Amino acid sequence: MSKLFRAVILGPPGSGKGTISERVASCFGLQHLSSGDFLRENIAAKTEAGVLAKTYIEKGALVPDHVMTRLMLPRLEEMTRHSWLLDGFPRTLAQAEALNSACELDVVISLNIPLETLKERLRHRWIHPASGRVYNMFFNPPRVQGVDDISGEPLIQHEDDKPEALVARLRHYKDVAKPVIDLYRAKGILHMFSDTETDRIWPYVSSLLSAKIPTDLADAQRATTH
Ligand SMILES: Nc1ncnc2c1ncn2[C@H]1C[C@H](O)[C@@H](COP(=O)(O)OP(=O)(O)OP(=O)(O)O)O1
Ligand SMILES: Nc1nc2c(ncn2[C@@H]2O[C@H](COP(=O)(O)OP(=O)(O)O)[C@@H](O)[C@H]2O)c(=O)[nH]1
Repeated sequence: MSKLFRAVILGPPGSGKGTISERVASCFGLQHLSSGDFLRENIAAKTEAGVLAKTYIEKGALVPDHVMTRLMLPRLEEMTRHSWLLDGFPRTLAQAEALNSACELDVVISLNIPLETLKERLRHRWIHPASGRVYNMFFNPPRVQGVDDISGEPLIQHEDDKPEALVARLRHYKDVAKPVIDLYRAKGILHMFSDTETDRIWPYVSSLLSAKIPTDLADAQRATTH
């Protein structure tokens, strides 16, 4: 079997990681692994890590590195037959170093989006909590305002997407992410994309991945995804 392809997407909250990851999953067949979604699944299933993580997330804090790595690395080890794109992990240098010792990454995509754009997007982000589906009142609004397209259930706004919490959250992200970005830059696998619109970034991400992922692998991954 051909080598698996392993990628990470980095970027502050609201930078479009989830949106771009979904496009990568459907166009290239990579499995989208979101740390936030995985944490929510563990919380719902009341696993040991989920119960622990919940106490931090409820306070709006990051989950400690040893809890995150104990949760994420076994999940990645399970992926012996499928290429993946990791979204939300690693978030700190310690997490990046733990990931490094577990596997070799092919590509790191880093989204560099102006602060004002992030604030504007997150102010209008609405979520369907049960599925993690994300809407934006302008960019991708639900068919009926305030209601999830598929389940018909109400949408909510994250407390920490509200303007008061937002600026501190974005500043904190920047401090924690810088050494992670520097590490991947030094390894020569970092690809940085800067723009205010996902639709303008996407063609560049798509051509990067087309160049990096062998066609037979992309076809094989798509065949096992659908
Ligand atoms: N790698 C990680 N390290 C520590 N905590 C994490 C990590 N990933 C997720 N968390 C925690 C803190 C987050 O507030 C919570 C939900 O994650 P996530 O869904 O990625 O939402 P988020 O609002 O922080 O980011 P985003 O807006 O980029 O999706 O889980
Ligand atoms: N206006 C606008 N909104 C966008 C764009 N790209 C993504 N969004 C919205 O911005 C919010 C954050 O995007 P998301 O993919 O969740 O980012 P993440 O936090 O990095 O995973 C969501 O409500 C998206 O629908 C864009 O180019 N323009």
